[in-house]
Amino acid sequence: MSRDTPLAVTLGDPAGIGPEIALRAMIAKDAPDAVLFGHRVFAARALALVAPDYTLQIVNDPGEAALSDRHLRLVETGAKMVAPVPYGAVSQIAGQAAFDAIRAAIEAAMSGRVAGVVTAPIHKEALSAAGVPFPGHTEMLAHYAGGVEVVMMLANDVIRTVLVTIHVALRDAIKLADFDANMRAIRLAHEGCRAFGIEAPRIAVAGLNPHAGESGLFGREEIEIIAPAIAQARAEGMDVSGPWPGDTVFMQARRGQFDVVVAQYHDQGLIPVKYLGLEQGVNITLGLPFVRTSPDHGTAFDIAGQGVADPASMMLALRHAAAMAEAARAGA
Ligand SMILES: NC(=O)c1ccc[n+]([C@@H]2O[C@H](COP(=O)([O-])OP(=O)(O)OC[C@H]3O[C@@H](n4cnc5c(N)ncnc54)[C@H](O)[C@@H]3O)[C@@H](O)[C@H]2O)c1
Ligand SMILES: N[C@H](C(=O)O)[C@H](O)COP(=O)(O)O
Repeated sequence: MSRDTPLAVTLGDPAGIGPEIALRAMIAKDAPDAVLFGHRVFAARALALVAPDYTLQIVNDPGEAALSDRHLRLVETGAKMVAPVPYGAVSQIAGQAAFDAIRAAIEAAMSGRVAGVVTAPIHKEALSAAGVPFPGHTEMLAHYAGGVEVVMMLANDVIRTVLVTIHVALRDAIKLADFDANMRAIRLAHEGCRAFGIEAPRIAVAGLNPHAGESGLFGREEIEIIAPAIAQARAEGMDVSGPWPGDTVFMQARRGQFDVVVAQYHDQGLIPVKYLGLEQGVNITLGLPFVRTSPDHGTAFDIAGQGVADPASMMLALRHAAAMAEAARAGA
């Protein structure tokens, strides 16, 4: 892959804010070179909304040069004809269009035709309505990248968190946060932080129960599952501590005590990151054979199509992807 290989940006769910923030991020000053993947109709609708002075340039090969600095290259995905998709509503067509773009971008990344994939938000109910058997990007990416082990990291300038379990019912998360899942999250958090230039990452592992179980008074997962995983990781040479109470571990990380917090379930890890401001966070999939980032927010159906969505997190996702792709090239 050469220095000039562009990133792929997927349009996201066309009923949401994905297309408009994707385009805004791509045309922002000093934006990394990127090619859009998605349906022509939805790309054109977003262009008319946020960048009417730009023209779509349909390309077969993402490496094709843009005709001018007012052309946005689009790799067309999905069926030629689609029914209209209103903003702000779950639809099977929107879910299918979102899926088609992601699938094509993954293929392009796997064959080295793009330097990485930056995904605009999708709606999980729409994906499901389209019969897509994955709850989110992360699971889809892991599958089409060959069944590799991945974890979700969310990061801003203040804290990083890696999740042991993601898109499952809380009841199931408690069962799924087992020894192996903790080991996977700790190992990939370690490798991911090292790839970001942190030589010996200080990893904190959050407990599952209130006050990390209070020595078994409020649950035994810390004693029977999490502490043994921490001991194993330490034996493998990683700087890992815990289980820390989930209600204070992010405050400690914010003070600089840890480089990354491993959280047992989705909201334990994502509330602290998103609370600091959606515009500051980036979602990064660790463990893939290529770079993938995304904004830290969803489809925002309540404001879609109004042209008011903040593209800041999408812009950060693009910049992070470019920096990670460059670091991977330099280290290769
Ligand atoms: N990267 C992704 O694909 C991704 C990430 C998170 C959520 N989702 C999905 O998105 C859908 C909607 O999720 P939700 O409603 O829980 O969260 P959401 O992030 O879409 O919206 C939460 C609130 O934040 C606001 N908001 C979000 N992004 C904004 C932006 N860029 N500018 C201004 N305001 C913004 C919304 O208007 C809303 O009030 C769900 O299906 C969810 O699973 C997808
Ligand atoms: N859990 C993520 C969040 O709340 O920001 C979001 O659902 C996106 O997940 P994927 O990247 O797997 O689609």
